[in-house]
Amino acid sequence: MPVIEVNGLTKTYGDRTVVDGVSFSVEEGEIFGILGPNGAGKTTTVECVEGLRTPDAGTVRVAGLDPVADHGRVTLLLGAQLQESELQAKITVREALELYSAFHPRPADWRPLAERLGLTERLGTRFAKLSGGQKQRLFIALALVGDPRVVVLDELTTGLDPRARRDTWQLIEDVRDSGVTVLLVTHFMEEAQRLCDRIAVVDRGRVTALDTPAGLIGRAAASTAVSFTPSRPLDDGELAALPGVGSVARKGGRVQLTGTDETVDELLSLLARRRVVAGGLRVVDATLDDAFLDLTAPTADTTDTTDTADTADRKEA
Ligand SMILES: Nc1ncnc2c1ncn2[C@@H]1O[C@H](COP(=O)(O)OP(=O)(O)OP(=O)(O)O)[C@@H](O)[C@H]1O
Repeated sequence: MPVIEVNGLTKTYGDRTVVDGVSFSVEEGEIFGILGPNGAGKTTTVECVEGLRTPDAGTVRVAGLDPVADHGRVTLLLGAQLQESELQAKITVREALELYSAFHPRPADWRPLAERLGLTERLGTRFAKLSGGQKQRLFIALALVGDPRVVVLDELTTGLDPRARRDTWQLIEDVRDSGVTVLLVTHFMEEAQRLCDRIAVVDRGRVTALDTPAGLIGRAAASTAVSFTPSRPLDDGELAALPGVGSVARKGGRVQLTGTDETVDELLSLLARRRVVAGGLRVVDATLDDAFLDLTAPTADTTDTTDTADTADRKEA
């Protein structure tokens, strides 16, 4: 049975539908990513999974429970790191970890967690005195301190320096290896590619693709780009007729062509048959960035809207 099941989830603010029939399910032990441009509805979706927002239509289940109706039970098995969190300015790191541990019947030992997140030196520091990255790491620790079955991380590495980001990725992999299911909202392609078993690409409130990172890259309109300077004239028509070819262009005497792995194979045999030497041959694989751009609309909705009364249904974290 999937740990998280979202079916036809719809959420409207005023007359704007920001989540529009989103469906996905997350299997036990998976790192499942939600990737999409600003304003795509990612946070709203995960807040419905956390029971912080009430869906207008559709169903959400976490371990078979309704996150709104069974909020108390869901909070015991789901740890959440929210995108914009605050704590009392004067609370110390140690006090926050102890306080959050006390909310749970069987908390994890927070000391090794604090150690892994590089917070041991900061246990006596007040929240207001922490740097952005330290606050972020504290929130990750607080999401994990209840020893949850599922953890929801919303932009967990935003604001972290490259080393802290890599350490955090390792931590998330360790968390998954210990059996915890991870639902991850991210903007970072590298993060999604490195961590996620599967990714739902969300654009304008809808899931536009759901696949493994490799599967998404394979869907990019042209998964490979090739460029070279031919030693003798080559007919563009012949290049355009290669199987799987996406585009053919010329720039400063160089041929630039996009296509699939098969296009590259066939191009190489064509060049051999025509006895053409491909000077400065470069073959570049598509990345998750290319797939992302193919799978999302060119102009993402970044419009800021005034908060509606709906904010009232966002419970205190
Ligand atoms: N309480 C609210 N009242 C009105 N509109 C809202 C409210 N919360 C979010 N929105 C709007 O809903 C849309 C989706 O927001 P959401 O935060 O879910 O997107 P997102 O994909 O997480 O974006 P980002 O990547 O920028 O965090 C945005 O246009 C946002 O302005």
